[in-house]
Amino acid sequence: MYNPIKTLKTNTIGTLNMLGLAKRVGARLLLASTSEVYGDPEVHPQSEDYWGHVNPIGPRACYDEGKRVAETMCYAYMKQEGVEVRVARIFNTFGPRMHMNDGRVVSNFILQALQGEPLTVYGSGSQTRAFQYVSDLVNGLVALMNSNVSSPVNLGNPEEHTILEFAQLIKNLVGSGSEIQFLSEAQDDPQKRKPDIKKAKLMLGWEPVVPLEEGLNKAIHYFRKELEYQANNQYIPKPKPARIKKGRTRHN
Ligand SMILES: O=C(O)[C@H]1O[C@H](OP(=O)(O)OP(=O)(O)OC[C@H]2O[C@@H](n3ccc(=O)[nH]c3=O)[C@H](O)[C@@H]2O)[C@H](O)[C@@H](O)[C@@H]1O
Repeated sequence: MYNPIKTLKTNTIGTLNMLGLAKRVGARLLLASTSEVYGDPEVHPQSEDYWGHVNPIGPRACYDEGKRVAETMCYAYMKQEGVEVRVARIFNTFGPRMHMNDGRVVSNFILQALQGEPLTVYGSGSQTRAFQYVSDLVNGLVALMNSNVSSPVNLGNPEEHTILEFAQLIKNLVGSGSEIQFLSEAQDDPQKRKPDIKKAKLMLGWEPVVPLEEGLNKAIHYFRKELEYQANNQYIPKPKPARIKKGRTRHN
C-alpha cells in the first residue's frame, strides 16, 4: 500500500461524503468493496455471510478495515436514511490498462516475464488466488446496479491457483526464459482466497465467462505494446528543417 493514511481517509471520509451526497440527491450508491474484508480467511471458499479474519493493526489494516467500515456506513445510511446501496465484494481482477507500477501480482509477473527479469514470488508461492478478467467484473457491476439486491455480493472468478502455478502459467504464455525468484513472505498475506459466487449466479444471473488464459493473453498483449511504446517514445527534440536557418547560429 503506497499511502496507508490516504487509503484510510479515502475509504472512510470519502465513502461518508459520497453517502451524504447520495442521500441529498436521492442517488443509488455502488460501493466497490473487496475480498480483503474476509482478511486471511478461515472459511474456504468465502461466501458473503462469512464475517472475516482481519488483523486490525497489521500492514493491510488501513485498506481492509477502511473497506469494512465503508460497508458498515453504507448499511447505516440505508437503514437510518433510506439511501439505496449496492455493495460489490470484488475479488482479484486484472486486464489491459492496469498501471505498469500497480505492484499487484498479474502486472508484476507479466512485466517481469516480458523483460526476461526474474518473477518475484513472495513466500513459498503456495498461497492461492482466483483471478477474474475485467470485462466480467464490469458486467457483474452493471447487473448488480440494475438489481434490487442491497446486501453484499461477491464478484470474482472461482478458478483457484497457487501463486507459483500462476508464475509458471504466465512464463509459458509469454514464452519467457525468466527464472522464478523466491522472496520473503508478505506479512498477513491471505493464504487462500476463492469466491463463492452462488449468490451472484442466483440473484444477478451473472457468472464469469472469460477463461483465465484468454484474459491473460489480452493483458500480455497490452503490456507488450506498452513496453514497445515506451521504448520508441523517448522524447528527443528534433528541429524541423524549415526552422533551421541557413548560415546563422542562434545564441540564446
Ligand atoms: O483484488 C483484490 O481482491 C485485492 O488484491 C490485492 O491483494 P492481493 O490479493 O494480495 O493481490 P496481489 O498484491 O496481486 O497479491 C496476490 C498474491 O501474489 C503475491 N505476489 C504479489 C506480487 C509479486 O510480485 N509476487 C507475489 O508473489 C502476494 O504475496 C499474494 O500472495 C490488493 O492489495 C487489494 O487492493 C485488492 O482488493
